[in-house]
Amino acid sequence: KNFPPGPQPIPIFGNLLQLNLRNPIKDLEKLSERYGKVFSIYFGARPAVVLNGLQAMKEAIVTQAVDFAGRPSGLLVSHATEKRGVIFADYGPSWREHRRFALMTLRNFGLGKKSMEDRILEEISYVTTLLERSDGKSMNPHTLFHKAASNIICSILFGTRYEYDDEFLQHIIHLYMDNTKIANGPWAMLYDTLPMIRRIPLPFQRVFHNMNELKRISADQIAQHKSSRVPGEPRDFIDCYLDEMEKRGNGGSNFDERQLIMYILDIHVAGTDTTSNTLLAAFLYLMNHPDVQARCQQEIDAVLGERAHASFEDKHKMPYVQAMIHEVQRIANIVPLSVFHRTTKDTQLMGYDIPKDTLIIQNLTSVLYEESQWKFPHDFNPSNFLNEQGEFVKPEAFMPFSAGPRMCLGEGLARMELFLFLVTLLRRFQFVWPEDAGEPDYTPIFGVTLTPKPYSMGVRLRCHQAE
Ligand code: HEM
Repeated sequence: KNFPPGPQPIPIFGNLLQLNLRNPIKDLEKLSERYGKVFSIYFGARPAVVLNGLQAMKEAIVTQAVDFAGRPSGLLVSHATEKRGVIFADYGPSWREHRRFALMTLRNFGLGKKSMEDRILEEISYVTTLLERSDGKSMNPHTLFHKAASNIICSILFGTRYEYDDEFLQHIIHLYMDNTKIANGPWAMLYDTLPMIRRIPLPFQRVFHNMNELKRISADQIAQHKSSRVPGEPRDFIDCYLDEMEKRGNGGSNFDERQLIMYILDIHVAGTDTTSNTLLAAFLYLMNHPDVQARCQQEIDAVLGERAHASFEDKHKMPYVQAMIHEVQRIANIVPLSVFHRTTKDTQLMGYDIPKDTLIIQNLTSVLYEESQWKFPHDFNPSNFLNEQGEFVKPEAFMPFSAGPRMCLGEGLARMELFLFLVTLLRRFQFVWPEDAGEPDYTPIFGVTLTPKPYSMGVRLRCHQAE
């Protein structure tokens, strides 16, 4: 009663057959036009409420934050993660303490002697060296950016980066990618909708197999850290966590090794595809908007002069580059439906009643492209983030990291990575769309994260910049 309206579900499948599971974004847009900013759909027998547009989004996840801050149970992802760590952890003390710990630790100087900025710049230097070898040629940046983003996370978690052809790095990337592929595909949807098939040996069982291997790798890393650490002198995230465990003692603390194992996997999975897909989208748009690329390069050259490298603080002097990066994030819409939420109690939203434990889907796409919120909602145009005086401004509808208490906890790290990568690479190279590449295809591959289709990138060393 008084539940948000939506299309009529059918037995067993709910509304599943009415959605294009390869990419439901357009269908959700049409349903919102028909049923309003807050509407319902059914995954099998499970009801879900979809939030569309800035007003509904803010009212739910910011104003009524606690009511909407849960995570769903009984899905493939919640079973695979056992609801430990932070991403799929229930709203409660353990989630809150773990989240606070990561926010503190990921701050620039939280990880011991080597700052976050140093770790990122170190990785960028390897990417630069590889790109220099492609001078005058074209290359596919897909795996390079993925490995670089993964390596930054390895450096933060384990204190080590790996060569790009290192077997360990390739192995963990393969495991994460395989799981992401299944979690994004129809097998996960069937697992979530039809509980009776869960024990059958279908491809979704691979997720649990891969998870066991990833947990074994994390446990190994923890064991190695325990034997080489100096308490109070952390080298990385694992050391910081072990220090925190010691500080808290054994008396009922929420911090333990099983949580740490899952936390390591959480940070890796959340921090890799997101960053590398945003970089891929950035270069796709920059190559095809050479005017935007040139204007960024002008600003970067003017601010950095002869300096050896950029620092994150330079962002304050680069309003146009800032606007370009935010515009890339807006148009690339990397996490289009956020991570699913759940209501923690019976609540109300925009006049509707929503019971406790209802699945909540944040259609972030509908905010990032909302026509009433943006000067140029459907074009790639950094002016969306510039005022009349050419100063950088961030509209409220910019929420690629979501908002409210569950908002992305890696935002600071992601923004630092994107800024340092883009500034360093645009300073050193010009990127050109190869003549034989045809028209660019901006339509991404749908998943929990949107991935730009593979493309080729022309690389030219710029000669007039400081060595
Ligand atoms: C461009 C890069 C990124 C984007 C667009 C992004 C976006 C998001 C979004 C939309 C959510 C869901 C928020 C919600 O449920 O309301 C999220 C959650 C999360 N992100 Fe990110 N993210 C990015 C990078 C990162 C990085 C680098 C890390 C690594 C530390 C990270 C760690 C997390 C974690 C741990 C959560 C779960 C937070 C919670 O449940 O409390 N993310 N992210």
